[in-house]
Amino acid sequence: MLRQPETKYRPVVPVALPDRTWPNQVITHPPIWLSTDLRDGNQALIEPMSVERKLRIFELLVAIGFKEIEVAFPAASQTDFEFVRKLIEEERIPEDVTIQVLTQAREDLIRRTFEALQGAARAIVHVYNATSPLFRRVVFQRERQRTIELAVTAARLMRSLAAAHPETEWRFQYSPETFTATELDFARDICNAVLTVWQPTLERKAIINLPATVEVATPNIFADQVEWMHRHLAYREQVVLSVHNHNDRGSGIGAAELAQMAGADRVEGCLFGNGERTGNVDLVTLALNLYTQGIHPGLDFSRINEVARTVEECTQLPIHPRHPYVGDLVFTAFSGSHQDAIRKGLAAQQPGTPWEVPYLPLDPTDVGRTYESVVRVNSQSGKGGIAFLLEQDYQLSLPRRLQIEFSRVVQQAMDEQGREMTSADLWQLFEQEYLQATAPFKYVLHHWRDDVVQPSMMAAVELEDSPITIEGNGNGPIDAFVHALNLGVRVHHYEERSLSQGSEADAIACVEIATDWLTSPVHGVGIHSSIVTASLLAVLSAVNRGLGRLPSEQRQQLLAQAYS
Ligand SMILES: CC(=O)SCCNC(=O)CCNC(=O)[C@H](O)C(C)(C)COP(=O)(O)OP(=O)(O)OC[C@H]1O[C@@H](n2cnc3c(N)ncnc32)[C@H](O)[C@@H]1OP(=O)(O)O
Ligand SMILES: CC(C)C(=O)C(=O)O
Repeated sequence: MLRQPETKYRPVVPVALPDRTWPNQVITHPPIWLSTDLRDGNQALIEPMSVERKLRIFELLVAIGFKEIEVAFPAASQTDFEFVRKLIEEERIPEDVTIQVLTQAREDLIRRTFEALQGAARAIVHVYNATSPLFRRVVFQRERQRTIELAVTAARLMRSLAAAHPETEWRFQYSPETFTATELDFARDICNAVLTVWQPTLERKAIINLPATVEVATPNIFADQVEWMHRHLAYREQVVLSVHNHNDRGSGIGAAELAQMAGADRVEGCLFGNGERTGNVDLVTLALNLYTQGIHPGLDFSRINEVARTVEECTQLPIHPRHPYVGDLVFTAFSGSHQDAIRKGLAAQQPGTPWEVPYLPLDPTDVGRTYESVVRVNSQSGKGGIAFLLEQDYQLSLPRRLQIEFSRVVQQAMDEQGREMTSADLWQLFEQEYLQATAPFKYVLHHWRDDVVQPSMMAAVELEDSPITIEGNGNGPIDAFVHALNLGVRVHHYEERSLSQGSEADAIACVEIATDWLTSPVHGVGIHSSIVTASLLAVLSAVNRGLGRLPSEQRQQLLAQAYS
């Protein structure tokens, strides 16, 4: 990179529009949408789409709800020409959908374009020529007047070819390509000259499309340019003012949104931002940005994943996992505090009330995504995420302090393995840590008697593989059992729940115990169809885990004292 980039690059000159009004506007309704997936999107592919692929995208766009679809540059290739013919001849265009096609302002290409459209019920013919000083000088070698003549000649030809085919309901669109780099007074003059030829009416409006062919400035400058044109265009009432943003600086979305505030009625773009270079503006993001403001965009992305997979297959371009609203990871939180807040937010969210879930601007289910992917656990995660996955997939709702303890176990495993943990991995680790903590004590059977003055517990257990029988009294089975164990165990906390799925057993018991020989409390878990058995298993799980923390000598001494 240069140390002094100013020697090579010039800043964009801001528009003199001190009385600009767009900053005070609020978008209250969707624009007219024009999908150019089959034209600008297609021309930017490594391998342009075949007729079959184009047809799949066309049908997808119709199903989503697009009413204006730019389907081809028919004079560019036989595939594009044939595709337009196929749509018309096979009557594949629904009555409420209008196809649009693009042509350069060249006589042969315009004639071929009209040929492609013969027999169409409705069509928008879109003509363009670049208007910026650089293009006038370098590409066309035409000064201002001759550039206007090029556009006007094309506009006249379009008018006469359309007149020769009154069976089609024609609409015309003009784009001063490279608009963002064009002097505004010249952009106005050339658009007005074209409009004068077309003589638009309220019934048959013309479309003036202002392209950010290359995005060269911040979105506010584009908005100023659009507002300036909105104020200075002739026939404004009879014109649909359209914008066509590219994303070279990464601000295509913002620019298209500000442009609507500045007077644009229509937005051209592609699904997921396909298109030349960095892409056209992403219509899915624009639409869902509106939706999350409570405005229905008129486009249906209820099954966004299906849309994404079809687009990926047809364009052969992958969608980034962090792409707004659709990426595989956009409804996923890995980090602990995010997971915790999402879990609490989802639990607090009441049906029919405004959506208020932290970190999730959109309810994933509205676009056909599930909560499954919302929380994923890796080394950045905390207890909230772990608890969320176990609750969601195993109906395992753990007491808070057990969550904290288990999250340390998970963290340690994660540090060792260095990879993401699925809910199945977590369940396996949970089983291993708590349910398979069966040494030195292993439960065999028990007999609980509470029909006597002093209720009693007799239990058969294996201690280091040797069967022993223990007995104790207490005011409940757990109390009696810990007395029988004779290890000075105090039960700090006990919880039992029923488990409906994810396990063959139907009751889970969780205990937290403390003893004089442990420096901190320890948890245990038991699962069994009998709640009493589950609770005894939980106590043994906690005791075994606690004993596991001791040096073996101390452990042996303790057991010898208790069972000598
Ligand atoms: C910003 C955009 O996305 S605009 C759309 C761009 N899309 C495409 O270009 C995809 C389809 N294009 C094509 O297949 C081809 O370019 C064709 C078939 C249209 C034309 O091909 P060719 O006749 O070989 O011309 P080529 O593409 O090289 O275009 C250059 C010529 O067209 C002229 N030209 C370019 N754009 C325009 C225009 N909008 N109006 C009039 N003339 C134009 C140039 O001045 C140049 O003329 P010259 O040969 O006299 O110097
Ligand atoms: C033809 C025009 C609208 C275009 O694609 C562009 O300028 O990017």
